[in-house]
Amino acid sequence: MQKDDDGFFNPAAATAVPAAAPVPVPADAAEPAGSPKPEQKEATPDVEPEGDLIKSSFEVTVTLADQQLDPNSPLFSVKTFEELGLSEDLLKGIYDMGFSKPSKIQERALPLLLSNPATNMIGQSQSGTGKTAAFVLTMLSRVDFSLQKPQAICLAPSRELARQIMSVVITMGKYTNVQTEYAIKDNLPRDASSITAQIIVGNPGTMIDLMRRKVLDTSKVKVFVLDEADNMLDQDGLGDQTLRVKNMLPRSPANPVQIILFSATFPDHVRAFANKFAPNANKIELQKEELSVDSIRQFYMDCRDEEHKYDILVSLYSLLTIGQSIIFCKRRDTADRISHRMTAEGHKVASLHGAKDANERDAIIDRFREGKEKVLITTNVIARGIDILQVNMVVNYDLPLMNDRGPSSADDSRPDVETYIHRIGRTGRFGRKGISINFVHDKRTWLQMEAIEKALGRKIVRIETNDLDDMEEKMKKALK
Ligand SMILES: Nc1ncnc2c1ncn2[C@@H]1O[C@H](COP(=O)(O)OP(=O)(O)OP(=O)(O)O)[C@@H](O)[C@H]1O
Repeated sequence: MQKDDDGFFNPAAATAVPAAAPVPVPADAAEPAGSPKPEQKEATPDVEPEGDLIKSSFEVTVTLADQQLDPNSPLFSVKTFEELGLSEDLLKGIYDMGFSKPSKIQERALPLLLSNPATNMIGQSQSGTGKTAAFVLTMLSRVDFSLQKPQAICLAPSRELARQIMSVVITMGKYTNVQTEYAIKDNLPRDASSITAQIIVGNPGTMIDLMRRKVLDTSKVKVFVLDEADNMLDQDGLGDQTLRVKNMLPRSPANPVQIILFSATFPDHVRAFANKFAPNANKIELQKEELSVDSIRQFYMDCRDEEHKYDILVSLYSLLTIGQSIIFCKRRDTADRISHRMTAEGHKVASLHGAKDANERDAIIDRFREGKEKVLITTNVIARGIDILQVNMVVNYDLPLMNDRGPSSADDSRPDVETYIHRIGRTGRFGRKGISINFVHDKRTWLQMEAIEKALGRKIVRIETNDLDDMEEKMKKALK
């Protein structure tokens, strides 16, 4: 069974947010034993205050695989895309996307990703800060366009995210001759005999299938990217499949495949596996208190019971449609039920989850992306990675819990802090403002929310449920 769907099956402990720098990175068996690695901190603005982007800053810790090098050397940070030595075709693609200068993660990661010999990377940066462009540019710049063979493979946990990444590959590479292919369910190449495309993006189950059937020849693969890497390496779920994909890649000690792991979250215990999976990697890590972006204002509403949650959601409708919003539920049937009920009451909403068939899923997310739907009711299936700039509100109708992750966490009702970070990160993209609202309806859910608040070290502010004007005022102020 392909598990890359609603549940993220991540075995992280609820309170396990990544270790705060500057605690030394845990030593790992796959790395040479010895002295701790040099670490340097720095804090510079990530996003220039231009247009509707607001200024934000966060700290990262850079740890270079080569311990002799100084991570603060100007060699390892660029202020312009030109300095990276990219081809004209790629620069044109970048500027066409409206990127005038690299974001903080791009500034720090790209020189390391593009240097030769290719070095592995474990990169962490908050939601919406531009990780995709960093790994897509790496894939595009390492591919030999004259060779009609798969050379870069990128895995993501959901179909929707794989499609989004592909659209970045195609847009950024539009002045090159890059050829691409999907490895997502029900989207297999029509001529399924052999893939000649250079960049393949997809989900692990389908990727394994293509490799096993030798439709995808891996002999020339030189870059292997995991987006949402902590999720992809989860030992209980996708980790198994991801490892199988890795084991089918070439293993030439002289010419190792560059392994690139990116996520906004790397819980401690996943970090250990990540270090083995991508040995001797350059690392970019976030501070614990910097896991969620400042520009997302977090609220909660105290509902009386489950039914009251529904009433409150309906009363929020006009606010939900100011921009676009995503409502996260625990279960697929809750998402469907709310959506049917609201539709029957004359509201326009759509629902998306992993039980819908591939074509329907594609159509729903495309309509939402185009702004044809303003309210999307969904599950964890799109908690990660989805980038829709107009989304200015996220509602946690049900808080994410560890037991949503799958059978192995069935009895674990602690909050799933990582999934919470990813869910609220669907708003507040690239410095924009956003709001998240958590519905709590009893002591248990209130305590779960309080645990999230503690883990993130950010205040979650109460909004009265019986004062719609106050609610509207607070929300509009937060979005200003
Ligand atoms: N240098 C840049 N200049 C302007 N916009 C950028 C730049 N880099 C990325 N963006 C935009 O920022 C948005 C967020 O980028 P992206 O989706 O890569 O975030 P992310 O870090 O992968 O987030 P997540 O952790 O949620 O997956 C995108 O709309 C992207 O086009």
